Amino acid sequence: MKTIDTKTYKIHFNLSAYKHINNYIEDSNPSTIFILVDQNTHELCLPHLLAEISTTKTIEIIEIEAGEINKTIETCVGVWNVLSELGADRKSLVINLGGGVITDLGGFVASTFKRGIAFINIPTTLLSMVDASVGGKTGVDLGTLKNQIGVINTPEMVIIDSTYLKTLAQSEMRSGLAEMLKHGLIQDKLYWDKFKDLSLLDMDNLDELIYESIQIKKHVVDIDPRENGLRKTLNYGHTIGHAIESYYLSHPHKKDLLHGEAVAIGMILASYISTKLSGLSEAENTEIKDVINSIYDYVEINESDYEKIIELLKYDKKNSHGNINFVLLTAIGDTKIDCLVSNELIIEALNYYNSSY
Ligand SMILES: O=C(O)C(=O)C[C@@H](O)[C@H](O)[C@H](O)COP(=O)(O)O
Repeated sequence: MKTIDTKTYKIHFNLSAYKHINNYIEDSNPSTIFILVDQNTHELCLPHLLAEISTTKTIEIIEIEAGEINKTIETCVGVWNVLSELGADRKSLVINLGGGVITDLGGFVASTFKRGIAFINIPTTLLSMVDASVGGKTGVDLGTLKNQIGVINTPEMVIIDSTYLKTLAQSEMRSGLAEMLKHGLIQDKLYWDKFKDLSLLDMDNLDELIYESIQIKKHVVDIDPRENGLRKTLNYGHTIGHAIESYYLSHPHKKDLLHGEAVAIGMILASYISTKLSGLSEAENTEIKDVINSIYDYVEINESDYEKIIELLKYDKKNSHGNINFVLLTAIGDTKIDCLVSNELIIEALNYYNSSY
């Protein structure tokens, strides 16, 4: 039985983890349990969870629409209203059962309802397991601008049960993989090396890879929970990645781009920029580009879109005093934060990405 102890809560792994929820419910005696789902996790994941939870307490199910486009304050208002109508009080418990949208939004809803009620995250996507559900970032998008509204607040516990991944689309698995690659790139070359040849990757070992990925994230967040320094490195590839993701969210006729797919492009761009500004070697840059390109489909970014994507960088949450602060690599496994990058170099990097296939 595996558990990771963060400074403020525990992350329990696999089927035996549910006993911790059951113990928690017995000890904390919540007035009502609310399980937040979307239509997918309602159908595919909730039956599994309900079979594992043993309680005589009332359980209410709240369903929201799936998809990043619904990670908005309007959806929160809907959930707050349902909580209120169903008589939720400060002793209620919210269990977030879903991907990053559910754990981000559900964590935010719980953290702000009546100034904060308890929540537990049960991530059902790879991305949410290795990244979104861990670390306490909760929140929603402002229109299509990523995660502009939110609070950092930790769950009571996180349950990682890879059984949920059996129903997950390959594109969603790839999306989560991007954050695992990122963890290797920013902290742990040996972990990155495991992904260098995907044909050698043992998917039977996925639980271990997830565990190691969460260990890396936990290590960073424990040192810098409020993102004053080291935690910024978890945003590697996200500065332009978020801008690209926002741009595609606001242009739904373009390709449907998942968060990890946008971050994968962002990591290629940031690595290229790292060769110019922070000493990443050409060889490591090529390695990063080749590994990422071997996993993700090429997404054409038109030259006519460059300016609008660059414009979106001004909403990045790492910005300060009018500066856009990039995270760059000095080598695989080592980073430099708060790097200023000219628009010309960003355009050069976008051209590099477009010609890299
Ligand atoms: O936990 C963090 O810190 C991260 O930056 C992890 C990111 O991978 C994650 O996508 C996060 O939700 C983005 O955070 P944001 O603060 O840039 O919105």
